[in-house]
Amino acid sequence: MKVLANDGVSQSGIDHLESNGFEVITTKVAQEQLIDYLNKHQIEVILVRSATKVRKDIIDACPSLKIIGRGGVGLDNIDVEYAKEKGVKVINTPAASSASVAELVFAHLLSGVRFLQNANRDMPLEGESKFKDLKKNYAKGVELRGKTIGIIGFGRIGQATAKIALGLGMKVIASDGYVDEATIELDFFDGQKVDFTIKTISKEELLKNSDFISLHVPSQKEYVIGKQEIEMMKDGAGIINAARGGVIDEVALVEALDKRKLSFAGLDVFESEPKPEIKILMSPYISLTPHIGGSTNEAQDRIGLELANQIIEILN
Ligand SMILES: O=C(O)[C@H](O)COP(=O)(O)O
Repeated sequence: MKVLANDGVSQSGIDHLESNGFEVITTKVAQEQLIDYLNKHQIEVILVRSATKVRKDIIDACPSLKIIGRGGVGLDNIDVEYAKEKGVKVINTPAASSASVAELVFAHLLSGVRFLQNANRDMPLEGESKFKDLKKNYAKGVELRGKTIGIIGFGRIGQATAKIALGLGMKVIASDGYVDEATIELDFFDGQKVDFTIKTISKEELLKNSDFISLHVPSQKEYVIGKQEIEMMKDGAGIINAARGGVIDEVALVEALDKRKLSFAGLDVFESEPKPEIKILMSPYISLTPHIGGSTNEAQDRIGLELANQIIEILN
C-alpha cells in the first residue's frame, strides 16, 4: 500500500509504516499536480500538515484514496464531511502537539514582556553608549509571575498552556463555549502531583481581567478578538495567537498596539498566511513565528507514530 506524506512525516512514522509493509513516499507534490500524482501512483493514503489542501476535487478525482491523515490538529484544510460521505476516512492527531504549542505561547509571551524580538536585533557590535541606550530602551520589562493569563478555548492546548502558566506562578482564567471546567495536573520532578480545577468564565469577564490573553480556538467565521473585544481588554495587555489566522482582526490589533492600548502581541498564525501583512511584519510590538507551534522533534515524532498506528489499524 502506498502512502504519500506530502508535507513530510517523521522518520519514526516512516519506519513504523514500512515495517508494516507500507511504501512511504515523501516527495513534495505541488497542489495543482496532486490529482495526477495520486492517480498515477495509486496512492491509498495521503498525509498532510496544514500546507496541502485536500478538497472535494481531489476526493472526487482519486478513487484509490482510502485515508486522509492530518499530522496535527486543525482540519480546516480538508473537506472532512465530504470525505466521510465518499467513504474516505479522515484521521488526525489532536493531542500530540499540545505541549509544543503551549511552549511556543510562552516563547512569545516572554519575548513580549522582555522585548526579545527587538533586543536581539538591536544589540550593537560595539560602543558603550549604544549599550546604555539599549539598556534604557528595554528597562521596563514585567514579570509573568503573579499576573493573570486569560485562555480563550480551554481544550487540550488551552489546558497545556494553563499548566505552564500555573508552573510559572500565574493566575489562570479561561473561557470556552463547550467546557465548564478542567482539572490541570501539575507533575513535579520528584513524582508529586498537584491538581488545579479551573472553572471557565464568560469571554467578557476574561477580557476585562486578563493581563495577557492566549487564543486556542479553531478557525471560525467571526473574529474572536475584534475592535470591540480589544476595547474591553485591560490597558497595556498582551495577546498571543498560536491558534489560527483570522481569529484576531489584525487591523484592529495593529491600531491598538500603535495607540499603546495593547502592549504587545505574539503571532504564530496570520490572516494572510503564509505571508503576514507588511503592517504586521513592521510592527515593533509584535513577535512573529511562521506557524511553528507543532514543529518540535518530540511533537512530530508523536504525530508520525500516531498516524502510522491509526493507518495500520484501519487498513489491516
Ligand atoms: O493544526 C495544527 O496542528 C497546527 O496548526 C500545526 O500545523 P502544521 O502541521 O502545518 O505545523
